[in-house]
Amino acid sequence: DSVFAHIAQAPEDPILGVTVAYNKDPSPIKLNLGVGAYRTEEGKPLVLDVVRRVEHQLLNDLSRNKEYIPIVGLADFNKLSAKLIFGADSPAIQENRVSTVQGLSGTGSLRVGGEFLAKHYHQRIIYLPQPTWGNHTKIFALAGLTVKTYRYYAPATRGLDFQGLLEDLGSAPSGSVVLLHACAHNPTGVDPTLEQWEQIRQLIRSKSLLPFFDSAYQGFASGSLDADAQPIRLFVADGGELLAAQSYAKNMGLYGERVGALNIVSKSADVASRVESQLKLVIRPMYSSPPIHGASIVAAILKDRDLYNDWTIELKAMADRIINMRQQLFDALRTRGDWSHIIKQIGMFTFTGLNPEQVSFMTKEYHIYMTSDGRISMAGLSSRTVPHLADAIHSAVT
Ligand SMILES: Cc1ncc(COP(=O)(O)O)c(CN[C@@H](CCC(=O)O)C(=O)O)c1O
Repeated sequence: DSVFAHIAQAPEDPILGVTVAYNKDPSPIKLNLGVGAYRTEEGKPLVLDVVRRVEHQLLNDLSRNKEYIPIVGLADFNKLSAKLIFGADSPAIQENRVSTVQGLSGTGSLRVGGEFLAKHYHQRIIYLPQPTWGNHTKIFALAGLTVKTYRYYAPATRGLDFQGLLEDLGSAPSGSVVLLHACAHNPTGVDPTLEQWEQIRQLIRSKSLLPFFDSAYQGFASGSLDADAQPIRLFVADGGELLAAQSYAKNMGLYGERVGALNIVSKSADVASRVESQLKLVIRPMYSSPPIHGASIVAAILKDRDLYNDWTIELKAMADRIINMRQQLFDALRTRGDWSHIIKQIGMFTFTGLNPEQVSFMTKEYHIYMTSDGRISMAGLSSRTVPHLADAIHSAVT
């Protein structure tokens, strides 16, 4: 019999498995609020107009070929990606202290960062917020780091457990890596205020902790690319070191193209160039080099002022639609208890506070699909489906 006969059936992924279940449901009123992927008012995936225009140009450019790109990715993509997150006037960029490698979207960039730290950083403990994106734990554990958590979400207030966060990071072993969601925290939608970020920065620097930012939603939280990057820029401005993973899945709608970057800010240009040389040794045996197409689209948009402006307009429209869905859902639930967290939270997700039993009730009785932790992707909603969700939530909690 098979040499793999002993292999057990693996469970579906807690997030991506929701879509698998949704696809199997024949109900005409089914609603997928699971995966964090933008949908239009008509409930359809969106390819940005600026992306379509650039893609058309690229495909018509007969001088382009499909040769391997470097291990570190497209040079102009890397430069422009660092500029997008750190700002054109970033001191770290001016002083050549940023090592950037193109990654397989956010996930791949986080994994390369994790493997790099496991190989070259003295402290192999990484602190993840509690709760965090489910894949974080697996990415860093498989990279060889010891995963711990720091308090982040306060169920009682459905807001930030700031004291708990400060206590846990305050008692972390010196040098520990701290994973920070740059903006639009997944799954809670709860972000620190800029004042709280400053306190977090002071604590992290005073204990020589190493910040590792995960920026998967830049521009999606507030609608402004620069506003959403303020926390990261606060840290870079103090001259300290950090890692920052970027994803273009959501803010440029390039989900399946797998476009992202890993940036490491070091204390000197000399260190940065040695860091980049070692990043190549992590990437080469993992996937050798990243894909050319998506990164070419991003580079073409970021390097052209008009295309960049067109992108910011479409990005703000996506963020605004999500904010509008928050308001509509809040209005539909206003007379049915305190749901103010729906309009206080920010980004793609609302952390409703519904428990797994209530979630499965909503799936069974209303064909509404969401992750069992009570997270809903606001982008999956439309004005037409808000009443259906509001009714389902109301029935689930009464
Ligand atoms: C905080 C965070 N980091 C990284 C990623 C990775 O995204 P990439 O596609 O690799 O760039 C996600 C996507 N999380 C979404 C999308 C589905 C998933 O991958 O889980 C989510 O949580 O629904 C994320 O929420």
